[in-house]
Amino acid sequence: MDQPRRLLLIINPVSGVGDKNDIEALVYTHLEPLGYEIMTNYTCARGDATRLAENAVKSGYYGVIAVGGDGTVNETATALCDTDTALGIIPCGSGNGLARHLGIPLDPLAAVKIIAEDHIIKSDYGAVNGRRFFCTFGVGFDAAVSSNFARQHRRGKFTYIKSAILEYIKYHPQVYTVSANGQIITEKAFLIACCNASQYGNNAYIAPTASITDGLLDITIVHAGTPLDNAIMGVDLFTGYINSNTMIHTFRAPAAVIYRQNEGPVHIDGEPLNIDDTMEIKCHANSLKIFTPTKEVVFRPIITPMENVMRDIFCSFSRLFKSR
Ligand SMILES: Nc1ncnc2c1ncn2[C@@H]1O[C@H](COP(=O)(O)OP(=O)(O)OP(=O)(O)O)[C@@H](O)[C@H]1O
Repeated sequence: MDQPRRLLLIINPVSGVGDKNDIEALVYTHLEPLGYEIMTNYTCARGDATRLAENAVKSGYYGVIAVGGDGTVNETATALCDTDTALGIIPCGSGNGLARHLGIPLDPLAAVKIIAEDHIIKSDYGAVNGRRFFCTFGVGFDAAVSSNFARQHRRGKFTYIKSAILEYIKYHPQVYTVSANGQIITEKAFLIACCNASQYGNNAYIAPTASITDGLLDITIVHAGTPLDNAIMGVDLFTGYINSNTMIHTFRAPAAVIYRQNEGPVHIDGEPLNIDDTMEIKCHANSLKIFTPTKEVVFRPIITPMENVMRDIFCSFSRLFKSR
């Protein structure tokens, strides 16, 4: 007789600001009748999701579902690369960049239904000095914001806004050299983002047309500019027009090296850390199985961001009414 397909549910209780109490029940109610055998684990500390997902791979699990934000997704997916075990996402974080890119709804029930559809793609992932990223990796201002965010007591999108303002006031751009596609660029940059997916999270589209299945990373260099330049860029970031901003240089590459004068802060999928002055970046094509919606998201400036903001508002209201 066939063994039932097994799914591991990994819940990060501290991600985002929403309550995750009903998620376990939702998953059991909607996926057990489809023949899945489900196990649940809650993370207790950083790194737990990787360890739990590694054990699931060794035990031949069909899928591992990450309940959390991009940090939890990163830790889980890190263990699933180049294996047959697929990643499911129930977005419950502060930014949810990868889930938003893939069109996975923020409503937990709708996200569970996506997993139930069993539509799986093989996506690319990036690596910097051997550390994997699935959404974005960056140096400069975005790294400073993620480091500030990690020091805050509260999570959620409003804390990201607060961290961005606090870091902007004291931020000094640095000189970087980028080597990619046989070209070398040296300049003082506000930030450099290497993107597998299109956004940082919260509908901030740093690489609006990025694809996670093209075997390439979208590299966005934001030149250092005046506060007015940065304000215009902020608008373009949220409306999907950043590629036409004159303060941006963007290109696609399968690999790149970024050099800076000293070791220092970076972020990997929004999680801050310190790494070397030399950053070797590579795209690994078709290496991670992910449960995704059957219909692919095609990005349209203004329209896609507006649709997503409307969905966020609707989702926040429905959560508010459910919690009453
Ligand atoms: N029980 C726990 N206590 C403290 N930290 C934890 C625990 N479980 C996981 N973590 C860590 O929590 C961090 C934040 O998780 P996550 O990134 O999923 O949420 P978020 O930062 O709110 O969302 P996003 O990354 O989408 O902005 C991760 O670095 C993860 O390792």
